[in-house]
Amino acid sequence: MFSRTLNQTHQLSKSLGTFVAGEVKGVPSKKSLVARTMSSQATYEFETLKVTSPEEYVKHVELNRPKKLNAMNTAFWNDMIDCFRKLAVDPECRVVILSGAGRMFTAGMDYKDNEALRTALSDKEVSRKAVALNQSLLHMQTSYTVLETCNKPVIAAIHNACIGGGIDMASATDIRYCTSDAWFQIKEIDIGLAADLGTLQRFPKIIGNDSLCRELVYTARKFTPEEAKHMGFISRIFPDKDAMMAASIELAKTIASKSPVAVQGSKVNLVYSRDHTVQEGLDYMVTWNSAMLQSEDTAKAVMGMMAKETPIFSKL
Ligand SMILES: CCC/C=C/C=C/C(=O)SCCNC(=O)CCNC(=O)[C@H](O)C(C)(C)COP(=O)(O)OP(=O)(O)OC[C@H]1O[C@@H](n2cnc3c(N)ncnc32)[C@H](O)[C@@H]1OP(=O)(O)O
Repeated sequence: MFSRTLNQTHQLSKSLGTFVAGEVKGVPSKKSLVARTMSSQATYEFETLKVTSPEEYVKHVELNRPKKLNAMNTAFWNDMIDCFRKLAVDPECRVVILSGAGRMFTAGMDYKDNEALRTALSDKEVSRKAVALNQSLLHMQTSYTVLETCNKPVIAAIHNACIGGGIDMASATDIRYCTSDAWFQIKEIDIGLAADLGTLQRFPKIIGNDSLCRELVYTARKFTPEEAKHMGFISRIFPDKDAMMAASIELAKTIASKSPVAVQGSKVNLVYSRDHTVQEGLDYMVTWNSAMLQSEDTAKAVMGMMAKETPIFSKL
């Protein structure tokens, strides 16, 4: 497979031209890149989220209601959908870091400010309540599913509390880091409901331990960073938030330096394969790469490797 790729690369390199100073001819000119950058600059202004760009191609989305411990309120559900749908199509974004401002990552669903739920449950006939609740819950689920349908990898950087909706949300991200003072709680049982925003669907597949998952869901007991790491929910623990954010940015920079075609294709196929049989996943992969193996990124990556130079990939 590798030698076939090299042969194809050789053919491609002929048509693409010679490898010049770490770049390949055929890359859009500086002028056209500037034009594209100007036209693709998205605005990210939200009531409950703060969006910054700590590095090229890296976006940092901060849950930004620190006084309310980033509890998820009416505006939050809309903001998440708007924000991640923009990030999904923004060529300036290749990877996202998701963290919380202030004392804690998140205290979960806002008990006081959730307009759609309040209206849905207000005085009306029972089937009308059910329809309204159905719509609200679907909307809330979408607020986390956008983390998955956005093809750019999302790194959750979790400090202190990650409660209820926080677990739903983190379970829809790609990579999770946390601080040593983090604590986790699938809290919904304690407020008389079955978790309904993705924890029961995604969390068990992440940790791969059905017995432990049920224990945590049925008891709502808090679990520690060490336990979270041992079960595979968290990949790294840091002594404090600064160290975690620095490592998250380094990780994001590394991912952003890779071919966006390859990274985003990998995410799409990992998510697809999680939800399908091995054969269905393999079939989908073949279809995907029948298009994507023709990418200039494949030629650039292989040529860069052979020339011991770092390839620079065009915006996607
Ligand atoms: C049904 C629809 C689907 C959605 C499902 C989602 C479910 C869930 O998320 S279940 C989990 C819900 N969250 C909780 O039960 C946590 C509640 N909060 C706490 O237990 C404590 O606040 C906490 C242990 C996190 C921190 O305690 P601490 O003493 O350090 O701070 P507080 O003084 O309690 O809080 C500071 C201010 O934040 C406000 N706040 C905290 N959590 C919430 C919340 N969930 N909703 C709304 N507001 C919250 C708290 O009221 C304080 O504000 P203020 O009084 O204005 O100072």
